[in-house]
Amino acid sequence: MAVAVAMAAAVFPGYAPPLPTTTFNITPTTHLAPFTLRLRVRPRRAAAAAAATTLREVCAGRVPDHVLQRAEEVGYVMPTEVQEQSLPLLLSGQDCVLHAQTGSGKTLAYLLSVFSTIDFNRSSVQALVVVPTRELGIQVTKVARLLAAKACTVMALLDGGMLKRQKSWVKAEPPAVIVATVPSLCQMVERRAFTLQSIRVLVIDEVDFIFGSSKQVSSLRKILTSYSAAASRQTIFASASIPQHNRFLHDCIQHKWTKSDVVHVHVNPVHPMPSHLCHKYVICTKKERLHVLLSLLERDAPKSAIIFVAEQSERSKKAGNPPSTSVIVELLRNSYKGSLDVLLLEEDMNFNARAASFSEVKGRGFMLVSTDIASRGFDLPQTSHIYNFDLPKTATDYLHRAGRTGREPFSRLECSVTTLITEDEHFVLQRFQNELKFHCEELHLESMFTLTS
Ligand SMILES: Nc1ncnc2c1ncn2[C@@H]1O[C@H](COP(=O)(O)OP(=O)(O)OP(=O)(O)O)[C@@H](O)[C@H]1O
Repeated sequence: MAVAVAMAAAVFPGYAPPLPTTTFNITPTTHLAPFTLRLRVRPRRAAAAAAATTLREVCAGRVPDHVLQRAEEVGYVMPTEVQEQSLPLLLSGQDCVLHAQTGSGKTLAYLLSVFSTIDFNRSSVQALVVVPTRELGIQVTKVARLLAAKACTVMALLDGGMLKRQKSWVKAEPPAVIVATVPSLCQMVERRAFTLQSIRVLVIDEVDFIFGSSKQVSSLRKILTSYSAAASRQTIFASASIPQHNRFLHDCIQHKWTKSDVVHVHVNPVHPMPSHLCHKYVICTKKERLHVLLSLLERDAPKSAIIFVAEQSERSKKAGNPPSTSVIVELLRNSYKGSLDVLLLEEDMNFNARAASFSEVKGRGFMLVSTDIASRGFDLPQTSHIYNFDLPKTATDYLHRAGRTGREPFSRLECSVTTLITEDEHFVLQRFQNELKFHCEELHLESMFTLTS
């Protein structure tokens, strides 16, 4: 190609090689049919422009200066890809579905939109962020408070919280921003602690997960359509996985969850899995798994790790078996020779124990043994290794578990995800690879034991 270009330039002075073509598949959210757009892009200029655009520039004139200052102090200086693509839309008040890889920075994108919309001098509930779990709620509240500093109040209404006390606080001094789980929020609205009529921004984080939960879906619909109206607010949905997203966008408009010009911001549509994760698997029998896990931990010496375990089945509970989570924690506490703290997190724990585990995890190097409760939204950037002690149920579950590592947007450090499977489960893992378009390399048991012995 280079030779051809040189020859053409010699024969035709002023000749410039054609620009490379980039193809965008556009799915309009209104009545137009999907179409393909081919654009010729000047790569060098585009890259230079991207490199020069700071978060401050992307948000200029829309996000209050004190919020941007706080963002910079925390270390948010350059926008991530999803922030660069979505912020111009979000900050113009557009309803958006943020659909981008795990760890890509969706939280900051929607929180900046929240802070660009609320009136810091008004004492009323103006923004609501709905999350699926208490732990994710604690995390989002923390980032929101960091950005708000003391300019407005951010309240967390989370399962297991002190709702009675919070009810009187909300009435006495309404917070500008509320971060809530669905049941707590509905309880407060139904007890008339506040109304959602005046909210100006509604964010639903991990939206596919909440819609997928039979317990929460009817309450979520009420939040979207009965307690407040799409026409009077900005609505933002976020997730790394939105299965059948065209159908979802159609439903958004049809059911009036959003306005009809909602935009789907889909970053990396072809590769939903972050590319810097290294995937491995080991085939072993169920009996060998504990031993294999221990060997892997000794061999990998993770900085911090999460070991994902399936929830205990009702049958196993009835048979009086201990849950695998406790068995693993006990094994690690007795036999693991590394210096990491071994912690447990699962649904059945009471909220105080869950809160204790979660706050301990934040500080030091840890080995967290958890069910899928930690697989959505958990942001522990020091996690270098993920172990699937049990194969996740679906490709989406695999994606979210894997996404608990490799969460530093501008770092390309390789982080690993290792899955323990039986011979029979091999085809399921293969299906996940095909669906999510990643490659998983086999680790042979013999080679592992030779290395560790
Ligand atoms: N502009 C930025 N500069 C530096 N770090 C950033 C920036 N934006 C976000 N981060 C950091 O990236 C990490 C991941 O961000 P975040 O939790 O928002 O990801 P996410 O897209 O919501 O992921 P998930 O889908 O897994 O919930 C966080 O540790 C966050 O502090």
